[in-house]
This record gives sequence, C-alpha cells and structure tokens, in this order.
Amino acid sequence: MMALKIGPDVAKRILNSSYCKRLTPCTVGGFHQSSLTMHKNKPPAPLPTAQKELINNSKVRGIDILRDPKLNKGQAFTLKERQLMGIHGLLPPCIITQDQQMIRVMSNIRKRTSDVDKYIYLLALMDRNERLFYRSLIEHVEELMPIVYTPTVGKACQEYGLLYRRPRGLFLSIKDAGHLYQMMCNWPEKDVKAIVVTDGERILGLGDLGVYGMGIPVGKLSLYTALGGIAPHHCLPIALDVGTNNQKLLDDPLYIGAQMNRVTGEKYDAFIDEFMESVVKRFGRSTLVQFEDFGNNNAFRLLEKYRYTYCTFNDDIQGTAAVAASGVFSSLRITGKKLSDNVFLMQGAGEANIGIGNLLALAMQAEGTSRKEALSKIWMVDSKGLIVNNRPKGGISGHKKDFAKDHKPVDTLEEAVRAIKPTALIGAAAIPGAFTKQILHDMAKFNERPIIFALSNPTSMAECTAQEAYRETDGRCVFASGSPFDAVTYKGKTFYPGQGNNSYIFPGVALGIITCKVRHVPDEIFLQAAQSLAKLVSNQDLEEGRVYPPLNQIRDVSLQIATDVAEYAYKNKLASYYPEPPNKREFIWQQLYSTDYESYVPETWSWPDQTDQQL
Ligand SMILES: O=C([O-])CC(=O)C(=O)O
Ligand SMILES: [Mg+2]
Repeated sequence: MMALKIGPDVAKRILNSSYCKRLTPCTVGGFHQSSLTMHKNKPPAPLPTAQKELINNSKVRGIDILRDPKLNKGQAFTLKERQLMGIHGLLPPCIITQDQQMIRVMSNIRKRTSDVDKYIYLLALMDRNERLFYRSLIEHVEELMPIVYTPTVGKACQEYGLLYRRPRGLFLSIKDAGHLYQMMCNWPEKDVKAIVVTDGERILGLGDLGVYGMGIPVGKLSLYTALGGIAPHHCLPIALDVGTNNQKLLDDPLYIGAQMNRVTGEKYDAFIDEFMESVVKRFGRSTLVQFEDFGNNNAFRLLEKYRYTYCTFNDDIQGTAAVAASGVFSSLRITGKKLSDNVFLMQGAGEANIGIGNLLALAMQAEGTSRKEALSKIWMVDSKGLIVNNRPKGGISGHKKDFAKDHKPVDTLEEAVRAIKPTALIGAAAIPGAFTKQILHDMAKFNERPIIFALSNPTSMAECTAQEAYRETDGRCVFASGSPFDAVTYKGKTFYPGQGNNSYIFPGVALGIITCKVRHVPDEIFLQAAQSLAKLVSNQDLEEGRVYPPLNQIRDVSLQIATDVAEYAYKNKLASYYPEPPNKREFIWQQLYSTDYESYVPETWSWPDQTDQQL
C-alpha cells in the first residue's frame, strides 16, 4: 500500500473548481495563511497534548481513532501515523493537508442551498473531525457563524427532532431528579470548565421549544471555542427537560423531550438546585454555568439566587446588556454626546432590556450621575404601554418598577416615541416590524444621529431591517441588530450594520473567568467587557456605520476582553487562580485551543525518510 500526496496540479484544479472560487487562497501543502492576527507572530502553545495523552492512556488504535472526532484527522494522517496506529488501508491513500480538507468542507457547504442543510453538514463535521470543524469556522466566521449560530440555529432548534442524528450534550430530565450527579458522571470528559444550560422556555425570540432548545447551548459553546479559544473538551452543553407548554411540540411525534407540560414551582426550583449542586460536586466549584434562554421569570430569579454562591451569569440579561451598552458607548463617538445626555426608550421590558437598562444606569453612575438621575433617562414600553406609575393597565412588577416614571399613560410605542423624544431606541421584545416607518421618521426628526438597535433574534424577529433603518432615517441612524444583516447601500454610501449580539461578549468573559478561576461574576465585569469592546472600535469602523469591530477580529476581541476581565478580577479579589499571572494576556494566550493537528508519531521514532514520500 502506498501513500499518495496531492500534487500542485491537482490542488490547483481543486482551487479553481467552481465551488472554490470564493475561497481565500491558501498555500497547498504548506502552512495556511491564518487570518488570526492573534496567532500571527507565535502560535499558541498546544494544550497539554490531549491527543497524545489519549493515545498513550487509552491505547486507542485502529478504526476507533477515525471514529473519535478529537483524534480523527481524516486524510491528513501521514503514512507513518497510519502504519503506527493500525489505520493503514482504512483511509483513501491520498494524503492531504488540513487546508485542502477545508477546501472540501467549504465546497460542500456552498453546494447546499438551504441553511439548515449547511447546519446539518457542519454538525456532522463537528462529530467527525473537531479540529477541522473549528478551523473552518474560525477562518470563515462571517460565512459560517450565521449557520451554527443565529439565525440558522433558531430554525434548526424548531426542527431539532427531525434533524437529530447523534447525541450532543447532556439531557437532564426532571423525571430523573435525585440522580443528576450520577448522570453527570456519564459525561465522558472530566475536565469540564464551562456549562451552557437552557430549559428551553424562551429560545431566542421563538418561544418555548422545550428540549429542542439544546441547539442553543451547542451553538453557544461552539463559539466558546471558535471565538474564545476555549478547548471543546472543557465545554458541556446541557438541556434541562422540565416539559414544554408548546402544544405543537406536545403533538409532535418526533419531539425528543418529555411530552408533558412544564413543571413549575417548588419541584422546578428543587431540580435546578440539584443541578447546580451536582455541577459543583462533579466538576468543581469554579465551573462556570452560563444560563441561556430561560423564561423571564426564572431567568431573573435564578440569577439572583445563585450569583453570589456559584460561578454563574445569565447571558440574556448580562451578556446582551454588555453588547448593547458597548454599542451605545461607541455611538457616543458619533453623536458627540455624553452617556447621561441621552434618553433611552426600550421596547420590551424582559431579560435583555432590563439588563441593558441596569447596565447603562451603572455606567452613568460610574460617570458621576446619581442612580435616580440615571434611571430617569431610561424609559420602557411593554405589552401594556409605557411603564409609568399607577398606569390603569397595571402589570409593573419586579425589575420593571425601577424604570417606572411619573407620566401620563401612553399606550403604543409610536406615541411613546413622540412623547419621550428619545435619542436611542432599543428593541428586544421579538415583535417583528415594531419599529415602523413612522417611528423611524420621528427618530430622525428628533435627532441628527438617532441610535436604533433592533436586537431581537433571529433575523425574522428583528424590529426593523437594516435597510429600513437606513432608508427611513435618510442614512443618519446608528444601527445595530442582534442577528446579522448584509451591508446596505443608500444614496451611494455603503453601511455595514453592527451585530449587537452577546457573542461579542460571552466568549471573552468566559475565557477570563475560566483561566483565572473567577468565583462570582458581578455586573461590573460586564461593564468592563462593554468598555473593552468599545475601545476596539476604530474610527474607520464608525465611518462605515459599525459600532462593533468586524467579525473577523472577534478572536482578538475575546482575548482582550478576557485580559481586561482578568485584570479586574484580580484587582477586586474575585480570582482564585494563584499565583496571579504577571502578564494576564500572555497567560491566557498560552491556554488557547489550537486547531492545528498534532503529530502522533513519537519524536524519538526513527523511520526511513523516504517512506512518507512514496507514491
Ligand atoms: O443567541 C443569540 O443570538 C442571542 C441571545 O442570547 C438570544 O437572542 O437569546
Ligand atoms: Mg440567549
């Protein structure tokens, strides 16, 4: 049996094929030109060679290596490796590089016309060859992030039962209460450092999807690795199955969760308590638990309950708050205003907007404004109209109270815009089209540079499209959206809408927390992250209409956020990793996941040189 290396001619043919036209050229058979400035000068040191350890410890050999996505390199196994590990003949003889494999990946993706099909292909790749999956995602982040994340992941969650192939993540059912620790012991990885958990009650702006919501922790954690450089074996996606109140799912024969209504009250609370205790018992007290897409009521309650006893945060409250606040900070460079000179009107008073309101208030306080004064600048509209004291329709409970004003009742968003004349309008209530033409016109009438953030996800839930925002404000608005929109050309100028999505925040915050073993995650950490992100926006970005750095810089962004979070954590005695690393950036950088394949051939192995070269 002989090994065949792909020659330059064949490689050129692949590169010139119609599917590869849009590929960034890469040197065939040589080193790839990484787009990651972070890795430009020096590749990060490989993590404690997980692959070699696995090989040595578990004596994995033969076909099992090809079936393990962490070990598998597919056709990139060299002849020496194939012979050494008993897989010679189990692969096509042609040996290709990771670059060439990525060309095949991108060709396969571009051939597929439906985004959900692309999602299925990518998840299958993740199950087959982890490093190739992450390398492809990292190098084509603008093209592939909308597939593994919003908006496609939303569609995939809605069809999760249909597209289900292989299990990914841990499913914990309330029917198994009392056994959660034992179930966590079934998870094959021992060194879990971060968990993203959902109970599926409010998946993006799509409502209750029950266990179909598992797509969200899976998608979020794929960004932990791709954007934050956190190794996949440190990450655990979890879906808590407490039932669903979505009748369509209850009637769906393909539904993969318990076909029962949601369990609530004491039983639910005891289940979540047991879950948190089991995480600590199984993986240690410093394990980060990111709550994702819980219903409003539980999201706030659980955050309050656990925030000082566990290492936890709620991404929809705190992560979204940080990305929105950061977008506002950057927009001040365009409008020339001070933060406290602004008047904010929020459409929706759920997790996102309450979180944003509180973080903006905290930021104003940090500037010297009193809390009372800060809150007076932040108005909210919910399903019953403007949140004002003593409104006839009532319904001002919990966290909304802080934002209630003395003002006459106002029923609609349109009327509220006219009454309040806000400088910034922020939507996060998943009501598509809520920012009407009239509202956008009025915002442009009251402000030279109105701030319009349509944050609801996925794209189909956005309050207005990027095109509508620029067109109806005569190209003057500062726009951002939760899900991606293409660039818009209006009156000869091209605008690049920013993606005000918490993905700019949570990978970096998590990286800082995990590496420095931060005990608790106060709101100030998110304020720090928001400020770090805003500092990375260049003047050119602002000129192009972006209030966030371009997506292809997002790994640098995450590293900077992690470094600043680490500095903050040590200064405020929140970090428990000792000794304190003198150079936090370097310390974190050293631990980043590398997508490079490792060699399985022991360095001391001697082998006739020509063997690998034969045809
Ligand atoms: O997942 C996203 O794109 C942002 C988010 O947390 C949500 O909308 O719930
Ligand atoms: Mg979310």
